[in-house]
Amino acid sequence: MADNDESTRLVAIACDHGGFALKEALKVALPDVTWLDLGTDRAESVDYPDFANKLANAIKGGKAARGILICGSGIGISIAANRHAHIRCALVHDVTCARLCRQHNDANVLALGGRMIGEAVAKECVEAFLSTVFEGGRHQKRIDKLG
Ligand SMILES: O=C(CO)[C@H](O)[C@H](O)[C@H](O)COP(=O)(O)O
Repeated sequence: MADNDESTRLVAIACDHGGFALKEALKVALPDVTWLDLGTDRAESVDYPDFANKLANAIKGGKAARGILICGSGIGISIAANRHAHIRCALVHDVTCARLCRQHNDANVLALGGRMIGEAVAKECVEAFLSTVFEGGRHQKRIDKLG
């Protein structure tokens, strides 16, 4: 992974039961990332807002600068994360959007659908998310308008 400093290598990750298998697979597939795993730690049914909130609070508290959230589709957990003003969470299904959400949107959280994409694509998305730099300029002006 290019362009990583210590803060982008420490990544919070959380999921519901629909994202549990992919969370575990990503931790194995990306051993050079220091993972702050906030659960869930089993495949039994849980509620995605609890884990989105946990991750948002960890970022607010400075425990990690970036986060990965996974539920079945990625939809519920991204909605929950984006209710926090300090979170810009992007739900992506391909590496182009994973790159764009950093270049244009300075996303600090990536959401994935554990029932939507395979492990190889998810790994590529996470690598792009962690290694791509925000372009600033006209994009910063737009982010400032998000409030
Ligand atoms: O929020 C979601 C859908 O928009 C997530 O995919 C959840 O993981 C999903 O709703 C969980 O569904 P389940 O039937 O309770 O497993």
